This record gives sequence, C-alpha cells and structure tokens, in this order.
Amino acid sequence: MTVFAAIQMCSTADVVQNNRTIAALMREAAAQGAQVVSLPEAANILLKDQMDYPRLCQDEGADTTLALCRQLADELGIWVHTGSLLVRTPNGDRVWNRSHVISPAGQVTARYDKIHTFDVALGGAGDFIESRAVAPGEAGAVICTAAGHCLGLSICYDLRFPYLFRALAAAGAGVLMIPASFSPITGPLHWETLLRARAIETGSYVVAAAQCGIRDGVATYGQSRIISPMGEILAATGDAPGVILAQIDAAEVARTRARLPVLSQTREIGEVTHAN
Ligand SMILES: O=C(O)CNC(=O)[C@H](CS)NC(=O)CCC(=O)C(=O)O
Repeated sequence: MTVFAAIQMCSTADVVQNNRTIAALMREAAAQGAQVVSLPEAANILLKDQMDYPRLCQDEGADTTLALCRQLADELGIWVHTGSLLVRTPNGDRVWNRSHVISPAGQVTARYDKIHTFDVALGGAGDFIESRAVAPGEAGAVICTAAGHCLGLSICYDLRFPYLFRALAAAGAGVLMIPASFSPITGPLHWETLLRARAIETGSYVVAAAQCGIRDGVATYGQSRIISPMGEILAATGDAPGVILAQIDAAEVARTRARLPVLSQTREIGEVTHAN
C-alpha cells in the first residue's frame, strides 16, 4: 500500500508565490503520510495570455519550480510528480507542457510532454488554441516506476483520448496520472465522468490534481480526484486549494483486471461495414 496525494492549487503569473504554495502544500501532504505527491498542470506558472509563456518561462534547467520539487523530494523522502511545468523549448519560440517524476533522491526519473494540445472552439472564453504557445510532445507515451507502482503519464486534454490510457495500461501502468487545469465550461459535465471512465475502462487508479479558482480573470474548474480501478471516488477536493490523499494498492489493480479482463479482450476493428 502506498499513500498518494494530489495537490490542488491556484497558480498565477507569480512563480515565487506559486513556489511558496507548492512548498507549503507538499510539506502538508508529507506530514499526512503521502509517499507520492502530484501537482496540477501548469503548477509553475499560469498566465492570462498564453502567448507570454515563451517569454516568461525558463528553460527546464533554470526552472525554479523544478529545482524546488527536487529539493522537496529529497528533503521529505517522497516521490514527486510535477503535474506539469511550462518550460521553454530550445529555440525559445514555444514551451513544452511537461510532466516530471522525481525520486526521493531528488532525481528526475521520467519526463512526458503533453501530446494533445487544447485546440478547441467552445465559444467565447472557450476558444483556445494551445498549440500556438505549446509545442506538442514528440516522444509519445511514457510510463515509469515510482514507489513500486507503474505510473502512466498524461496531461489535461489528453484525458479525452482513450487510446492513450489503454496503451499506458496495456504497457503496464496501474496508476494513471491526469494533472489538469480544466475549463469551467466543460468541467461540470465532463471532468469527473471522463476520469472515472478512464479508471473503469483500464482497471487503473486515477490521480487527478487540478488547478482551481480565478487568477487574472482566468477560471479553472478545481475538483481534484483520486479514483479506484472500479471507478470509486477515493478522495475529492472542492473548489479551493488543498491536499487529498488515498491508499493505492497494486494488488487491487490486478484483482480488478482479473474480474474484468477487458485489456486482454481487445479486438482489432479494422474496416467498418456500412450495412445498408
Ligand atoms: O496553458 C495554460 O494556461 C495551462 N494549461 C491549460 O489550461 C490547458 C491548456 S489551455 N488546459 C486544458 O488542456 C483544458 C482541457 C479542458 O478543459 C477540456 O478538455 O475540456
């Protein structure tokens, strides 16, 4: 059994303030017994105008939030999943929306760059073309081992693409990490339903740390969740910053997949017949 924590926060344009919040909530999570702690998407910086990210973000090597997370992992003896940090690409014209997994020795043991950028036309504040500022990841899907569990990495809008989670689970992931900065337009109808669907259809735990609140007029949905392989809500936040924790048991993943062996019953669909 391993205690996982999800931290909900309201990141702003002020990196120093975000780092203070991360340190306080990470210490609180560790004090409550957390062994693996996840931050939300855009933990280091969240801006009103995404075109400012390339200018205001750092290269990964100079990112102070990553340095802080490495230091806290080492000091507290915990695994840290950074949710995501926005870090400048080498040519500096865009950023990567990047997750890091950090060992209790403070070493980065895995990286994942968001594959599916939030390029949508929901109308009004819901018109968004994330790829103008964020370069989609090229390396593909990533799993890694942390605290004896196999984590499958994803970020926010990736949630809508079930083939990613099926691939992660088929490759061995039993805990799906889904940090987010979800839209309040889609959140009420889609967020928890999609999180539970990803858990249920792959027989995996889901750890979903979220951004909440309003900064500079930008609203995020909150409602962090930790969900069991059967789809039960094990822990939930509301709309305010804070920490939630849940026990995660690798044997429960195996038991659920033995009861509902959907991962091993996949069929190749191939061509679809138009029957009339
Ligand atoms: O760039 C930032 O400021 C931080 N990142 C985000 O807010 C990202 C990209 S805009 N948000 C999402 O992917 C929301 C997905 C979503 O809400 C949905 O799928 O409905």
